Amino acid sequence: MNIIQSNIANLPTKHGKFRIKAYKQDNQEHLAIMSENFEELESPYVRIHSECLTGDTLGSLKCDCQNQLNLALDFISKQGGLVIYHRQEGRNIGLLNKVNAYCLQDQGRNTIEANIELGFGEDDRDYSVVKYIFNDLDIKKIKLITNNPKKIDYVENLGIEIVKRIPAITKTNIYNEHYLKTKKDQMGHML
Ligand SMILES: Nc1nc2c(ncn2[C@@H]2O[C@H](COP(=O)(O)OP(=O)(O)OP(=O)(O)O)[C@@H](O)[C@H]2O)c(=O)[nH]1
Ligand SMILES: [Zn+2]
Repeated sequence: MNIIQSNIANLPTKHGKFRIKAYKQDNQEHLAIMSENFEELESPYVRIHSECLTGDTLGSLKCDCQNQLNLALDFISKQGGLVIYHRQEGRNIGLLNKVNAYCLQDQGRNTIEANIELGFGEDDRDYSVVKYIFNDLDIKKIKLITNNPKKIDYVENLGIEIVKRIPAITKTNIYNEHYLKTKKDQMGHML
């Protein structure tokens, strides 16, 4: 695995003050966003947030991503920890394919059916760079902020101990109700 690392820089945000470090793996550039007290923590709170440009940046109501990201940044700036901004857009099918998946969803497919119809798996994410970041930042034990049981398995399989799970549940709206129901009923999310 060929990964290039940046230096660490300060990043004041409206959620609080953080420090950031970038990791470039092939054509994907990921971020570790650390609270100021990060080095002192034995088991930091961690959110592994998968990129969702439509949600995180544009405020799309079709998913819960932007609310989850805001929740995680607020929580971690207060409690201490790390947000890994994992640039695997659309569960790693990429932005163009996600837009095609959204078009199929406009025609009635659910989030899983749309991915399958386009020739992808329901979730094509790969966590190898996450393992690299945990090693680089010397993290062995965490409190993970997630609703996704598969993410818990992936992280445990990286050799990381999860001492606690913190739910990342946010308010639903009429546009994401069906999506969240599919995540709950068919992908096992603890919603
Ligand atoms: N392919 C595809 N990707 C989507 C869709 N909606 C959201 N995503 C992507 O899904 C990823 C977020 O995954 P989620 O299932 O919301 O949550 P999670 O990361 O598995 O679990 P949590 O830790 O609980 O948030 C982001 O990369 C989004 O871009 C969709 O309908 N199709
Ligand atoms: Zn989203």
